[in-house]
Order: sequence, then C-alpha cells, then structure tokens
Amino acid sequence: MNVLDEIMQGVLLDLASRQVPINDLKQQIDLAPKLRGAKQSLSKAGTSLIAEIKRSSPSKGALSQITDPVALAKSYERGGADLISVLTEERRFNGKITDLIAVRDAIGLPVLRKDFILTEFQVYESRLLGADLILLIVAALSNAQLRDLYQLSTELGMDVLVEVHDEEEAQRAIDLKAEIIGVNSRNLKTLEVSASVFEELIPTIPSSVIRVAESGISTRADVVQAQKAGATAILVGESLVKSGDPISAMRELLGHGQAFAHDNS
Ligand SMILES: O=P(O)(O)OC[C@@H](O)[C@@H](O)c1c[nH]c2ccccc12
Repeated sequence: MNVLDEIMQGVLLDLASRQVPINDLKQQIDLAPKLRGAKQSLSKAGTSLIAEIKRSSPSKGALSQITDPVALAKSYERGGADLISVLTEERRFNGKITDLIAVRDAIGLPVLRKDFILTEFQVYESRLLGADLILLIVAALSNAQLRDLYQLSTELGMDVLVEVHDEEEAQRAIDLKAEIIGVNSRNLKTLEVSASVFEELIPTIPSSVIRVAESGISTRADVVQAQKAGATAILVGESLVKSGDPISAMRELLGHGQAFAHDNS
C-alpha cells in the first residue's frame, strides 16, 4: 500500500467514528458561515500567496510547534497572504478541525480546508466549518467521485482546488473544467518532491485557469521558477512555519526584500 492509500484509509476510519446522518448536515446548511470568495482572492494581478498552517507532515514528522495557530494565521494575513490553508487531517499531518474554525473566526481572509476529501459528508462538513475553498486530490478519486464531489462543492458555493501531480491527472482536472488547479510537486504516493513538475505541468493548463504551484517552495528562486512556468499562485507551508518570522519569509518569497521585514504597521 502506498502512502496515499494509507492516509485515505485512516481518513475513512476517522470519518466512521464521527459520522452523523448526512441529513443532519444538510439541514444545517442554511446556517453555514457566509462565504468569502476564494477564487476572487486568487484572481488579483500578480502572484497570489496561499499560506498554510501545517504542524507535521508524513515525510518529515513535526515541522514546528504551532502552539497558537490563530497568531500564525494573523501573521500570514498581516504579511499579505491572499488565502490561508489549514490542514485538518489528523493522523499524518496532526491537523485539527478546531484550527480551521478558530483561524477563520480570527481573520478576514478566505480559508482552504486542506484534507483528503473523499465523501459527500466531508463536503457538507467543510461548508459548515466555513471552508471557502476545498481540496480535491485527483490521485485519490475516481472520475465519477471527482465529478460528484466537485459539483456538490460548487453547488454549496465553495471554490475547489483540484490537485494534480502528473499529465494524466492534469488532463482529468482540465476535462472537469476546474477553475483552480494545483500542481503538487510532491508525489503523494511516494512523498518525493520533483522540482521539474511545475515546468512540465503548469504550461499544459489553460491560462484561463488559476494555476497554483504547491509544495517544496522555500526560496525566492523557487517562486520565480514557478512563475516562469505560468503559476498564478503559490501554496507554501513548511518554509513559513519553520521560518520563525513568517512575515519576513513571505516578503522574501514575494520579492519584497528585507527592507520591509521589520515594518510593524
Ligand atoms: O509544506 P510545503 O512543502 O510548502 O507544501 C505545502 C502544501 O503544498 C502541502 O502541504 C500539500 C500539498 N498537497 C497536499 C495534500 C494533502 C496534504 C498536504 C498537501
């Protein structure tokens, strides 16, 4: 079994333990938080930044002791992030649903629920939690599942980040007419990061699509490489949570240099 299969199995087990009738969720949908327009946030001129709250990863274990995810999210917001990603997968990423709720409450930016979304239940749950953007990983889903979960998410008003890692997956995302496609440089089955994935795949995605470069971005040169390939947004976790000074790290990545690094405005 590869890593992705193991993670998915764990997700389904955890889901079984908190499952309530899906109708209970459907009945509450009218009470869900107001959406913040994720797509709009990622559509500005220039490169958008999605900054991630990530405690741990299956490849590296604990990345940083995030004792106060809300404070980190506020730094991301202050440093100019366009959207905040919050990992909610517990077993391998030490993510927490409560982080998503607390972070969204404390900031004004849209939020991405970063998890392994495999069922309709999770889509309804995400909407009720206030996710503005939801991740669907092509490698984890059949075409029928992908289409159904995508359609349900958009019906509920959420935007969808459709994640791909190879040409075949990219084609499936394009065929779906996904409006936001993320190219993950990390292969979730082996956890290996390959620097050439952005250059190979991003140019195959139509320019009308928001193209997000994901994973392994830690230097300004990485960002420039993703931009050259055609990325319109970047998604960064590890290098920001480990930086100790996320605001400076973000400005460095975006090419705003060190001059503003200690501006507290
Ligand atoms: O920490 P990094 O290398 O900056 O990567 C962030 C993000 O791309 C990564 O967390 C990620 C991309 N796709 C995922 C799917 C599930 C969980 C996590 C991910």
